[in-house]
Amino acid sequence: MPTFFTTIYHWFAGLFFSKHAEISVVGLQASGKTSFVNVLGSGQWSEDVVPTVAFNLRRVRKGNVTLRIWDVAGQPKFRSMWERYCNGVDAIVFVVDSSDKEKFDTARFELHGLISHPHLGGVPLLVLGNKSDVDGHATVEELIAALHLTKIKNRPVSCYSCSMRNSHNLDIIIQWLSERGH
Ligand SMILES: Nc1nc2c(ncn2[C@@H]2O[C@H](COP(=O)(O)OP(=O)(O)OP(=O)(O)O)[C@@H](O)[C@H]2O)c(=O)[nH]1
Ligand SMILES: [Mg+2]
Repeated sequence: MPTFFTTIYHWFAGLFFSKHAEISVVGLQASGKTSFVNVLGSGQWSEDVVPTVAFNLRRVRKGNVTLRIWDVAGQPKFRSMWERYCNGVDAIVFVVDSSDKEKFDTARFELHGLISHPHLGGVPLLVLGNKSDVDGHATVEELIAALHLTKIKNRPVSCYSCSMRNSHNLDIIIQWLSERGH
């Protein structure tokens, strides 16, 4: 059981050593952005997630890093908002439904359109191939090829396969996000 002094110590340590990162989560509708933010924030997985209207802002603490996460809607009418919510962030997370290969061309078009904005140059990009629990999902190599990720030269790019349903690769994603803290 923590003593009074260890509690005070952790409180002080949190004050002086805490870091912050601002993250924007974008991607086509139903790729699993809100599920990702929910699982990250509270470990809560649900089949029934309401499609996001506009955006949600969520604050998530991981270790000594506080993440301010913009979960932006993915339906076509909301995609023009992505650029605004990516402005000034420490990282962009682009979520793809890796089991829905018919949407890869649209995902590539939207991703490259977004990162072509000059003021977003240099912002680290994390591409998540979500729904790896679904049979026939694309591998990381297939996603890298389909989304032309090797053509992106003006920023660090990472790509992981993951599943919000079974938390596959959640630990390395949290690690990646925490490293954006400053
Ligand atoms: N099988 C499986 N289903 C998932 C996974 N992640 C999300 N889903 C499901 O996919 C559907 C859409 O998830 P959301 O999190 O609402 O997707 P979104 O990207 O936020 O969608 P918008 O808000 O409309 O842009 C929901 O039915 C989720 O339960 C996953 O890892 N595996
Ligand atoms: Mg959503």
